[in-house]
Amino acid sequence: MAGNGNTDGEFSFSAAAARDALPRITTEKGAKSTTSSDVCHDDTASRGNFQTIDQLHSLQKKRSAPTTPLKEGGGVVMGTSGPTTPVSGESMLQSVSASLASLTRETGPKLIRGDPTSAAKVAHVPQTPTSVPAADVSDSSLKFTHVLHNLSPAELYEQAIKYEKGSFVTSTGALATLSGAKTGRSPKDKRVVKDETTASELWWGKGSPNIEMDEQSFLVNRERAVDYLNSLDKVFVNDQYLNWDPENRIKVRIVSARAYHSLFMHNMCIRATPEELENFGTPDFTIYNAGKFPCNRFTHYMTSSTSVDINLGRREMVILGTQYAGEMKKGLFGVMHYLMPKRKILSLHSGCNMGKDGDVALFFGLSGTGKTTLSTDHNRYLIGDDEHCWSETGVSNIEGGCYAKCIDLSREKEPDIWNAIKFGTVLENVVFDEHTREVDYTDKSVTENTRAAYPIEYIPNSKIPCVGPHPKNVILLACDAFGVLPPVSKLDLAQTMYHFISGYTALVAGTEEGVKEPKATFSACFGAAFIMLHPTKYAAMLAEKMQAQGATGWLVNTGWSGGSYGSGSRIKLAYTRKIIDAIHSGSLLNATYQKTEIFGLEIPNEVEGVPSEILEPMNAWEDKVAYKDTLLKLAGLFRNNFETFTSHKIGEDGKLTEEILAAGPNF
Ligand SMILES: Nc1ncnc2c1ncn2[C@@H]1O[C@H](COP(=O)(O)OP(=O)(O)O)[C@@H](O)[C@H]1O
Ligand SMILES: C=C(OP(=O)(O)O)C(=O)O
Ligand SMILES: [Ca+2]
Ligand SMILES: [Mn+2]
Repeated sequence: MAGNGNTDGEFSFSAAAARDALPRITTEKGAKSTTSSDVCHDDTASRGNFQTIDQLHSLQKKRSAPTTPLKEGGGVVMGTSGPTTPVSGESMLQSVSASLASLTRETGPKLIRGDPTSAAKVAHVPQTPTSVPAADVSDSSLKFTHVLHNLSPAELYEQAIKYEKGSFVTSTGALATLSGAKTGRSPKDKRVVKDETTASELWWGKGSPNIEMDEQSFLVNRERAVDYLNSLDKVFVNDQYLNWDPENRIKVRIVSARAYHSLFMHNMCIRATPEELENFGTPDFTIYNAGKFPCNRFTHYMTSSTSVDINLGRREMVILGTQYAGEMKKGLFGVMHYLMPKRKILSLHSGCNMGKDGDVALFFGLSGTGKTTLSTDHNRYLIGDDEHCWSETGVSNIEGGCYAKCIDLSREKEPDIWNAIKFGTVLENVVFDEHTREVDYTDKSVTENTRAAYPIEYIPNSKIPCVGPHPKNVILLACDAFGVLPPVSKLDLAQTMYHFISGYTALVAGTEEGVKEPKATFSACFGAAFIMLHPTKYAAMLAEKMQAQGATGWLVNTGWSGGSYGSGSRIKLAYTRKIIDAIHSGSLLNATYQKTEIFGLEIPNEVEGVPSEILEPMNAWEDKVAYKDTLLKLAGLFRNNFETFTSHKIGEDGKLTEEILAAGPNF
């Protein structure tokens, strides 16, 4: 409150105010504390228009833009008889009612805008006589479901904190949440509907992430999710966009049970302006996220209580039995991997940034290899950290936010990500001090996969709109826990394709359970879990685009050096950044190179700011015999993995295919 010395002249305490007398308040315009009279002025004149405490409270919340929810007087009921009160937002309720309609009963649910706890609003909802025959009347058709449509982050915070156990505000203002039993994705529980179209279009069988389900089983799961959502007092609905390329933008609707999920998608998808929302219309794709509500093991194709089901024909996705929010964003990514190639646009599991001079780099890599960390670069514009499209005109981010791993996050090493963890950011599964609410980023008690989801504009040098010209550098990231791949090598086109199709990394899982062997993972296109078509389809498009644009491929090992996990150590992030800097600046392109044995990789003799002795991995190993054994072991794993792809042609002529096969390890 204003005290002595307030020079605004609005309120001031009398300078003469003594301890034995209450300070006098003056509201005279321009009154100076030193010159104010000793008369106590009543402030009735400047008071707002309220006579009671309730009226005062009603003033606290200002009416917002037409599309903002939780508007007073929005008591519209949607159901069997349609809307009764024509107000703005009516078409939204109609549209959501259609989304949530049961496929086995005649009616859509009765929907009301707003929070069920604001009793007054519910009481004033006009009752609508139902036109459904008496036999069809059920308890579910009598109840209302409140729709919390595109709530703001502040409203979602309040919902989460009031109603979702495990929701807290951290010391920097982020919303800490728990994702429940699942703290990562469940790829084994992913199902894709196999119908006439998808049977021939998609990649099925060995190595494919697409495990089939039939339409009927999908509908059973869909109904299960819809019934669960309609049984709740309230559901959250997000209407948003995917893809910053305006010509290839996709409208998505996410229906979920938790404020945490709604805020997560608010951050991760592209946020619509009020005008866009007004004319949103029918979504192109809808997610029904029933979260903790499980699937039914008696349903055909179900092998656990979790199911993530994609139906491309119906343009729908159903989530049952997992609350891990990443399922939603990565599920939609899968959809883009189907829709975009149909339009001759390549979808990429990569980060992307751009230099001051407009040079664009892509960062491919499996989870935990550094896409988010390295694309977030203080000296470059961030286009996106995880999902992109490469079209005839250049690159575009699919998302509106970033999803950073935050285990061992430090302010010094990753200042931009650190500073993005503030009000509005969802912090998943982190541990914090119960009193100060300060997060301990080293704590793995809940999971190693702690995450922060924030809107991309929380990164100061993000490029909005998130689009850029054609890439100049294509960087393949591999976290090689065997420690035999060079920190950086320059690839020719065939090698780039070989490593893109292989999609290698070797993270060490469960480090807390003692020393474990590194485990090689091969995931085609550095994202097999999300691709829909055969990997060679994406690879052919990448080859064609890289060739046309003259882009250079690079392989960067963000993993171990001087030995495998256990004896060597992870390459310092600072060194990897120097390597990436040299790629961006063009200086590495002009360095002198030597070729490694077995993998035939071109490695530079020097990189500014990086000790030269680590550039050739063998030099960094003390035990040269162990190095050679490990190198051969990894080469064997690469060769075995690639066998599935040897019979597939890439591009028009078979020539590149042969070159790609020859670009693998030679021993
Ligand atoms: N040399 C390095 N290069 C990149 N990341 C590193 C390196 N050393 C350690 N890290 C850590 O590895 C993790 C990479 O994760 P992230 O960037 O989120 O991967 P992705 O986005 O590909 O899933 C981060 O926690 C980062 O701090
Ligand atoms: C969210 C994910 O992405 P990434 O680890 O690649 O950042 C994921 O794979 O679930
Ligand atoms: Ca990431
Ligand atoms: Mn990713």
